[in-house]
Amino acid sequence: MGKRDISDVVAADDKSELSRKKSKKDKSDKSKKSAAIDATETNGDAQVNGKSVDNSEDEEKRAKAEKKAAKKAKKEAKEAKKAKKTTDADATEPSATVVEEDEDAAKAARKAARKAEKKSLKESSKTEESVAPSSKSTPVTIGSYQEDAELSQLPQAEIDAFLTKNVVTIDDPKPAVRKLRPITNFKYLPITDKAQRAPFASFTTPTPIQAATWPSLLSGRDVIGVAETGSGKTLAFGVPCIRYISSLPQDQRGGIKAVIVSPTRELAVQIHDQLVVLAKPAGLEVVCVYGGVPKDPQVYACRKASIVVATPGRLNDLIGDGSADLSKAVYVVLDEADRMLDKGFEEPIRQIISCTSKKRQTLMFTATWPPSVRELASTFMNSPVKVTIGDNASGELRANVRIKQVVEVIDPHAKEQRLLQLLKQYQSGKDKDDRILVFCLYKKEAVRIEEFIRRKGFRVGGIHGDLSQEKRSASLAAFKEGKVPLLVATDVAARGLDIPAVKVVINVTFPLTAEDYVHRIGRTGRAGKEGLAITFFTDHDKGLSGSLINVLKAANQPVPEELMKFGTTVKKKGHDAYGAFYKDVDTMKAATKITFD
Ligand SMILES: Nc1ncnc2c1ncn2[C@@H]1O[C@H](COP(=O)(O)OP(=O)(O)OP(=O)(O)O)[C@@H](O)[C@H]1O
Repeated sequence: MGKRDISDVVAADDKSELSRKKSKKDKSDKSKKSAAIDATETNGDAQVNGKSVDNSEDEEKRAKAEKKAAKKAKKEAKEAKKAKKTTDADATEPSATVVEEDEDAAKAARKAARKAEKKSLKESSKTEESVAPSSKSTPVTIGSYQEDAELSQLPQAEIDAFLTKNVVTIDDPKPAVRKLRPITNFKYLPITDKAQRAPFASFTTPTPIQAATWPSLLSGRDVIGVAETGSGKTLAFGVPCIRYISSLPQDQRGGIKAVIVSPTRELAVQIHDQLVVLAKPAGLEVVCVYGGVPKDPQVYACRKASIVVATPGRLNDLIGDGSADLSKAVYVVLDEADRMLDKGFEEPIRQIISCTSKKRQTLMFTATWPPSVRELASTFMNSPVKVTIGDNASGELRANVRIKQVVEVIDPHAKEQRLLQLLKQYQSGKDKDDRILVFCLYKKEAVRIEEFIRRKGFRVGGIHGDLSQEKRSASLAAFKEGKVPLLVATDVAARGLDIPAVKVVINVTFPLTAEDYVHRIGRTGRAGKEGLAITFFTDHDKGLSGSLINVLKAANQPVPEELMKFGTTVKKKGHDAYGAFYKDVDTMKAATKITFD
């Protein structure tokens, strides 16, 4: 019988596997019970090993050995009794020698029984080691990561329940002899320093993507992490990053050890800010490198930094002029990985990765993992462990299911009036400060919509590529702080941005791909909260109706009749409204039209 461990459950991405396990467990329970009955019936002294071993073969072996020991003891006692009887018949008075012989025989019988029992225990514990432990295990060590002893002692059922409840799939091309358990509680993290643990104080438990990726990351493996928008992927790659660098001896800490690449400046800043909270208590410096601002402060900061968070363009600039040396970078993360591997970014990413250490650990995190980028990803990685959260093992496109998605099929000319109605509905009276994020497809369209909204008396800001970085940052800050409750954006704000309490996302124009749609609406409903996304869909967008319908169906959202009329097939199609601006888009691919930095 093979090991029964996390890998079994992880591989169990279908119900039949789970039901097989259940019947295996039932059988084992039955066998345990019968072993106990056998042992008690044969010899009252014979005990079933108190350890709970969820393995029927084991139980059978043990019960057999116990039976054999009890039989042997009984036989020896019988012989001793017989010997006593013979002696009694020979002498009317029991001599001291006879009593002694009788006692010796009984003693021998007891000794034999004990010996046999010990042997059986030894055998069963040996089997327990080689056959996977189900209720208790010894901690596993891989590289410098040692699983927490308390985590190893958790009943397997608890681990199984976590993996099943959160629909965790771990696909490991190099499975270990005994799989590492997900880090289901912050206390199981191998971080002893109080200050370094402090950032977790505001959270109850690690999110599923954190729990499931940390063991592989802490043991040095390459990882692809796919989990819905707003599910805590930043800390998933951030915590092992800080842990790795801070555990290095002082004399090996010099230079840039980790590089995190992001598609937009705003996202790079956000990742930087989150990492600083983790890095500061560990005495590590993090620098943020992105375009549209002066280089010099970044060049200076790179000299002292252990971690660089960057957009590809500016990072390649700094590598080119010798300001950023990545030769010692062994921890490389592509956040929004599918976007980073997409056409616009592929070459700059290739250049960056080629400058990092050959011994690097490469990580890719994303909420959408289209087939078009998977092959390319594998060229940068070494036998990556793929962790997927959600009913999405094959990496199909999935929106966060806590977001209510409403699609309104409308006439393109009716968009502005409908937008106005929605703003009045969701941002009036006591709700006047609620945050609403409005997405447009093109910069000029964003400017027009922003002006339209402002004219109608709303407090509104804008963010798109035609604005200076200073203005982009100011708009985002005002929106985040709640000073300006409405933000009109292009897809520059679609990915990664973690803005607290965005109540509604309104898509005035549908994006170029269904992936972008999933990311856009993912700005609401974050960190376990509910959200609402309202999308205008017109005849011009009909090429994407099939992909959108799939996303709606997968998240159990209603599909309007009018949308069905546009067709359900996922196909390449031109964009009627934008003509030459619109490329033929394979709807399974991430956007190639919009480049951010
Ligand atoms: N363990 C946790 N418990 C509760 N909240 C958490 C936890 N870890 C992170 N968060 C919070 O969840 C929010 C979303 O996290 P994050 O921005 O990392 O999501 P993401 O998965 O990267 O999203 P996206 O796919 O949109 O980039 C953040 O506000 C973060 O502080």
